[in-house]
Amino acid sequence: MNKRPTLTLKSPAKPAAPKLRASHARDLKPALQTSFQTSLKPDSLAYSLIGAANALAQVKTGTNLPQALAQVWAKHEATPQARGAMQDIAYRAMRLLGQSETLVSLMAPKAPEPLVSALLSCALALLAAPDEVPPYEEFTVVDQTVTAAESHPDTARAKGMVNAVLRRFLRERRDLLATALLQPVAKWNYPQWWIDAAKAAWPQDWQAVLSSGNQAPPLTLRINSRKTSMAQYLATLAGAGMAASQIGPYAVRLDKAVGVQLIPGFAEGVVSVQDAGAQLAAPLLDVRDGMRVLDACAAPGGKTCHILELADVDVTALDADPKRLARVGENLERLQLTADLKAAEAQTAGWWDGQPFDRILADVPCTASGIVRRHPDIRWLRRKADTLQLATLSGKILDNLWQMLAPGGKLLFVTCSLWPQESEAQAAAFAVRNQAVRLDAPGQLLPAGGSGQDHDGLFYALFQKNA
Ligand SMILES: C[S@@+](CC[C@H](N)C(=O)[O-])C[C@H]1O[C@@H](n2cnc3c(N)ncnc32)[C@H](O)[C@@H]1O
Repeated sequence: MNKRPTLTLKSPAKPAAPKLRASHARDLKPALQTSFQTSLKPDSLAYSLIGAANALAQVKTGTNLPQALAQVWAKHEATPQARGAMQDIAYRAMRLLGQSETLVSLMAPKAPEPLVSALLSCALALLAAPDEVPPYEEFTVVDQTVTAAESHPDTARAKGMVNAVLRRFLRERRDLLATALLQPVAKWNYPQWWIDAAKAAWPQDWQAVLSSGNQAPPLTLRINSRKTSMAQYLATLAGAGMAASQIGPYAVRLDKAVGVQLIPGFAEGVVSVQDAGAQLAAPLLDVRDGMRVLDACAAPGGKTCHILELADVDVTALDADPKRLARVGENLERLQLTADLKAAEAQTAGWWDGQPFDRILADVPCTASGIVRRHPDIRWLRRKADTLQLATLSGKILDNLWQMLAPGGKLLFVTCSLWPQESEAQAAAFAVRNQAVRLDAPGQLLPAGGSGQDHDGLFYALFQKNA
């Protein structure tokens, strides 16, 4: 007879004292000291490095990079030049964060404090910059990073370590990089879950998709067809000595990015800044004069304005975030266009007057995984579970908006996601739930950069309601 296994319970031994990891003290540290007064010169690289590192450290605690930079700029009353330098360093650091953090883990004796880690990541991003001409001399970067470390209460004690790590990187760069790049997170500069998700979704294209998200984005303009033509505007740019090429019916890509104040006709509403892929939305909606159109997740209003440039329509622009909605107002004003702005959630109906819409644009909230070249912080801010959470919300938004569509009307579903759960799977399930007729639309556009095509990763599905 088989003996049944028995479970013997030992009397519990006195638990050994848990081993503390080397960096345990970090949990006990007070929050980042952002209000310190620096004696660094505002035009020095050290000043820009400590500012960028501050922003980076805030991203690591969940703040998005534009907001983190804005806070740093406001606290230190940074000059426009220092703002530009901090922004450049912080964006570079985000694009190389996986590599830099892996390098630090190979060189530092213990996990550095958050601001020290961020400062090292900023410096390593400059030292390992992929540019043909490095942005700064190596010696200057090391010297200024040590000066920056010295200047801040949270990093001063680590000054010697910062110096040692950066000098070692310069001495042993080849071997250190070869070892670091064996780690996928260091090679691709995305969290592991993101790399796995890209492989699963796009088995043939995942490497190209990840690489394109690490490129600096182009500056693409949308010409306002109410005010100019493509030929006219290209001539204006040529006259201003700005090299550019047409990459879509309304899309012009500048060879060299400039601030908006230097773009001919921007202030007068002749052009707007908008990715070429995002410029497909308004033409796909097929708007005609007199229609009632709802832009359900409108801010900052790129697509709202394009719709109004194409036809004389009555647009309701809705957004859940009143602050972001204010930006729709600013953009409309610059372009001398009007829409009815409403701050409300698109999965609710309290704001609706009951009059059906002929066209609905549902550019729903999503993980934004398709626009990481513009927002390199997104990959470090998102969690794997966000995809399901956002897909659940956008499913509710789509079902609610469908009730507001007139018979024969069209609804355009858009995401800037690369994940099928938020895009194709959502579109397919929506069509079944609502017996929606699916019309021709591009579906998933993977991000592309090159001479002919240049756009973010977007998804388009177009539906029609039976008349
Ligand atoms: C992808 S962005 C829209 C971009 C915009 N269509 C454009 O082209 O400029 C998504 C927008 O949805 C808004 N949003 C998030 N949740 C929402 C909700 N429940 N209802 C309405 N808008 C929402 C966000 O504030 C954000 O502005």
